[in-house]
Amino acid sequence: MSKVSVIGAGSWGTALSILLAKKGLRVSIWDRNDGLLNDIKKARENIKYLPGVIIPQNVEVYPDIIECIKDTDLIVLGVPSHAIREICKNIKGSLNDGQKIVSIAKGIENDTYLRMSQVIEEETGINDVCVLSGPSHAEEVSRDIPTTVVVSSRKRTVAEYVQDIFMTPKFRVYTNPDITGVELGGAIKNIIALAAGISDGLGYGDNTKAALMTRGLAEMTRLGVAMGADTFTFSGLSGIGDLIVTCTSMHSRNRRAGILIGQGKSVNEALTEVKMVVEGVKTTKAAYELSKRYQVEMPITEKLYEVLFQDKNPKYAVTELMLREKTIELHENEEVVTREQKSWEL
Ligand SMILES: NC(=O)c1ccc[n+]([C@@H]2O[C@H](COP(=O)([O-])OP(=O)(O)OC[C@H]3O[C@@H](n4cnc5c(N)ncnc54)[C@H](O)[C@@H]3O)[C@@H](O)[C@H]2O)c1
Ligand SMILES: O=P(O)(O)OC[C@H](O)CO
Repeated sequence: MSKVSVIGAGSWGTALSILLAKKGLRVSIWDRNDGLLNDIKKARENIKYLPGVIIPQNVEVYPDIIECIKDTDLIVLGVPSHAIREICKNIKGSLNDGQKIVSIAKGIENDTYLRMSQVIEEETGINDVCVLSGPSHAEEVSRDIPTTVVVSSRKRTVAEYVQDIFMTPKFRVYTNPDITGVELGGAIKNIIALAAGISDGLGYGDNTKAALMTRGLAEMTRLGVAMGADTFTFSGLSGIGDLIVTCTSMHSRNRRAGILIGQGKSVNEALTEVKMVVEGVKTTKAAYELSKRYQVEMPITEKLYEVLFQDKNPKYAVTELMLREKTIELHENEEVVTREQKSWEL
């Protein structure tokens, strides 16, 4: 039976520890916050991040990260993306031969623009890192609510190994070889979820949100394809699937932060109020800069960047989006444009 270590006892790390422990796996968990570990050990509950959910006895807490990963088959990295590099630096000298790593963080490293699997590979030298992504709020997974996700790795055997480890009757895991697309979808949907939350906070309706989600998917796909991803991945769980859940769920930290900003709070006030990690803020900066580098049109991302980092009034941002130069719907796809031009009645 595999032994799994989980690095980061936030909402998602804890929810997946519970899932694995309920399957009968031995799970070791570490966090930099000793208070969280004490709560898990003594109360069998993560009171800060996942209150009300019992944590099985076979989740063992480790205040020492090296002891936590020792003799485990799989390491799940559950810290926010800005902390992944630092964690890898700490553990790289203590990895066992054959130990696998799965990243569950959804972000792009600011400054380097690397995806999380690339950061992990760069730091540890492991070349078959796996990622797990898809529409999966910790609050629901930890309560056995049916959920589907996707795992990806350069190596099919590793993706299938991780698929087997996580699969349960309530947690269905698909594989997808397009690691670039899976990671970019998971990261960029947070930008659109922030925008969807802002729209809700401004009092706009379902029409506006549907527009943001649809045009947001176009932006995500455009940048992803320019960076080497497969278009079809964005129609899957880690693309549109995660976009839907994050833009519509009250569990979403990104959407909740957006609602507060739309209601007039500053970005810092919104982040303080949400308390948990809101990955979309840093990802907006990275994606905005990437859109310039790859010369990809990302108007929603650009307006959100101006709201978050240049103090633009969110209402003006929406007006500016609505007043952009008129165009045809699928203008980015040359094949579709040619077909459309032929199909108009003259
Ligand atoms: N919460 C979810 O439902 C969910 C689902 C899928 C993916 N994710 C992704 O998982 C990652 C973690 O999110 P979360 O919701 O569990 O976050 P969280 O805010 O609930 O918890 C973050 C955890 O990371 C730790 N941490 C923060 N900064 C750190 C640092 N610099 N070094 C070491 N540890 C640090 C904190 O102590 C805390 O335990 C994010 O990338 C998020 O997008 C979350
Ligand atoms: O709560 P959010 O907005 O960080 O989203 C969490 C997950 O990515 C949803 O799949």
